Amino acid sequence: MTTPLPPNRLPPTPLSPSRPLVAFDLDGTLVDTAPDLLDALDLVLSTHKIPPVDRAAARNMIGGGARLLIVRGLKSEGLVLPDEEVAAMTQQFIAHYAEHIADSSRPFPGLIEALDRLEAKGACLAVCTNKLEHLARLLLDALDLTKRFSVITGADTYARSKPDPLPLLSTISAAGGSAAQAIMVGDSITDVLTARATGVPVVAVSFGYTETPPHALGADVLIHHFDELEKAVDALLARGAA
Ligand SMILES: O=C(O)COP(=O)(O)O
Ligand SMILES: [Mg+2]
Repeated sequence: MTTPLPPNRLPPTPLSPSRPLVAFDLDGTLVDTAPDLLDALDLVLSTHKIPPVDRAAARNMIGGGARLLIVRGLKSEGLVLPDEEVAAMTQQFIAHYAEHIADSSRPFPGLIEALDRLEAKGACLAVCTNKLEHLARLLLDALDLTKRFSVITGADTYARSKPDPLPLLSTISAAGGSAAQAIMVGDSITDVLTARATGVPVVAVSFGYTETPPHALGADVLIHHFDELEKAVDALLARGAA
């Protein structure tokens, strides 16, 4: 059974067979969002009289969406709270975070130039994140990045979120692309598993948020700066075409 695409994304115009699609994760990949996300986490924890989590450790808890960030933050304090309480905390988190979406969040160095180079070679760009879609759009709007991406999908856009293949497959299809000509770029094991489940090659960035060391994520290529992205994309497309 296929999940219907939201009406504003139909019908996709197929990309020409030679036009690749690069789908990016958002938090820890396109944008360094940790300061604003962790401020929101600290606020929610402090409301419950729980001390803030260590920033360096908490950075690596990002990537599974707001609820999971809170669950991981609580766990690091040795706490497991009932679902209803976590749900209320998640709502408080989202409300605060939406108000502070880009207070300190900034694109990682070299991103804009890397997107320019991919666009210049005819690539279609998309975002496939585990952020809620409206928060992803709010952030990309605030950083003037929305226009760069043909499709932006979040944790709640489809019935399931990453690492299920559905959001990436649907993102590719909504952009009119094909898995054979698509590449995922991400920072966490969630992104690598998503790409593997979807059958697309994956580039990992080493500057994002991950509990697994970046070199151990199992990505096809690991990059340390966006200056290296174009070469990585070229190599993976050439490998696919061989
Ligand atoms: O944890 C999140 O907010 C989502 O993160 P992602 O953009 O890395 O999928
Ligand atoms: Mg990420």
